[in-house]
Amino acid sequence: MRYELLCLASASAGILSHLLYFIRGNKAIHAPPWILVFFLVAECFLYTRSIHYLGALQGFLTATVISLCYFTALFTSIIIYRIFFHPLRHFPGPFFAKVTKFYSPWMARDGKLHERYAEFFETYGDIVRVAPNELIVLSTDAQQKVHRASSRCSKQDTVYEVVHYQGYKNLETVVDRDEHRSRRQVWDKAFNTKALEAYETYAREVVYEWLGKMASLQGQPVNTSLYSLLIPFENMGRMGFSDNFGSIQKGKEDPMLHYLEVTLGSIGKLGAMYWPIALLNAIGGSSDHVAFQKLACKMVDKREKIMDEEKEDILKYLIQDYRSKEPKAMRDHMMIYAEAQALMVAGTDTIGAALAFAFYVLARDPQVQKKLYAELEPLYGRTMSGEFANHDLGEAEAPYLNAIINETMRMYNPTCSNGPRSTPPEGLEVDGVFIPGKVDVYVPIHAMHRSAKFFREPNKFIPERWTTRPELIIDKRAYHPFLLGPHTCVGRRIALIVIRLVLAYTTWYYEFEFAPGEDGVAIDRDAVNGQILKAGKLECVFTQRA
Ligand code: HEM
Repeated sequence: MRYELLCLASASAGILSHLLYFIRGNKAIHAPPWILVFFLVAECFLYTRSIHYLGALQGFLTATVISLCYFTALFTSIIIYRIFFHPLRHFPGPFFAKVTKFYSPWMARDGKLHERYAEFFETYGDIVRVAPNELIVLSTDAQQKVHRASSRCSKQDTVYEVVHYQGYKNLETVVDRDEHRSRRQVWDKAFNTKALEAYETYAREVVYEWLGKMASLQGQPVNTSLYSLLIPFENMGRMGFSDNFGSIQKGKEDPMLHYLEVTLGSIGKLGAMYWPIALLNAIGGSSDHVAFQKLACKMVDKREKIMDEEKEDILKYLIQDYRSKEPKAMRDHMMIYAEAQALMVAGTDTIGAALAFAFYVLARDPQVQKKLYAELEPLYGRTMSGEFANHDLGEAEAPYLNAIINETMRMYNPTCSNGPRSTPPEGLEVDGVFIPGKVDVYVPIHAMHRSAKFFREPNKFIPERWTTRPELIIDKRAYHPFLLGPHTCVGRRIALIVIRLVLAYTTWYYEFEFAPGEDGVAIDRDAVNGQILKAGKLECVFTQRA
């Protein structure tokens, strides 16, 4: 066949493969490796065929041009379809976001994807197309319809498909509803009343380590963002694995925290573009990710060796289920490894971000500290002599403390651009607007929390909006720091226990302020959203109360 005809046939094949294959369903995981294999095979085939007639160099060039015709036609067809014919074509959004998912890593490049989403709502309205098949929605109606228990939206065909440990999913990434339900039962059991009492004791133990550290650093600048991370890390060691890392005493990041940050950061930087994650998994993962997985597995192995039923921790419940005659969920030992990784990821950085920003809002305003101290006075020693108890720090007993926590998590939510859900095949109606089926939808927490649609003066820290000034909240349903529905945060209660105790004890024993030279700008400016928000640096000086 003549050269021109071959090019034409190749281009036609490109268009046909789009219309017959790529256009149907989500091909984000399988298509890239296929395209690569196809290219190499086609190139080799054409090359061996043309080398005979044209010689090595000319044969190679001819083969390349013919195969490029295929890809140029394929991608041109995809782009034209996405702009003019895609079911989401009428939704507004940045032009390049409609054309290619490669726009997502660009949006997420500086770790400010959550802020960019909030800006998009200002520019484009309440529903914005942020990728060829993705929408972000600013609406309490969407929040309910996407996340509530009866929702037909699912995690299938989304980024969750590629997050696993050697093929084993964890509670958060499992996409099958029934599988999720049975795992959730095991996890929920790990947060029963008796277990929570034990976890509170661990949390208090960690608080005392933190108080001890502060006593040794009196008058010196303390890297408060770092310690805000070490506190939940230590807590997770005890509550998750009955282990003690000693990181607060050392005063520096444990390697585990480093691996955690790099692993999460690289996913965050991709802006939920997930075929590179699938590809990386297929070739064994990045060295940091593998190191993180190994450490988490080692912690499981260590816990299993000393399997002590008396010791309350989350692993105890997962292992118990695995060792039972008829496991509810943990049918394979690998599942425990996968869950242990989820535990480290979900339970450390989240509390870390909440604490860092809580210290920030307290340190910058002595009046807030003073008011909190006054509230704490009658609560100190109320149930336990010489101690604070979570029981006495609830919303009814300590409204101002909880208002500070709520307001901090409203403004600086740790999971600020939470995960997507795929709409059911029949589509979904949100605020009277029809969203087609099989579309990835996000209801981004940060943008919801900072929207003037739901909160008056949304960018101002006003804890009183949760107490004496309720008029500053237009729609309370928009506040969902732990999400809602079947995937609501399983660690919500322990997260609140840790945050309450840390803030109560610290404020009780110490007055704190920005360290000399600290202007309080970096914590927010340099905060990076790598799936979970990581606060920028903040240095404070802590002075023991007289
Ligand atoms: C301030 C602290 C925390 C915040 C703001 C937070 C927030 C969230 C959010 C928003 C989700 C839903 C994510 C999604 O599906 O898009 C979630 C899920 C989850 N969280 Fe948390 N979390 C916190 C602390 C914790 C802690 C301490 C643990 C562990 C003990 C934990 C374990 C989990 C797990 C395992 C899930 C998956 C639940 C499921 O899919 O059923 N979280 N969290």
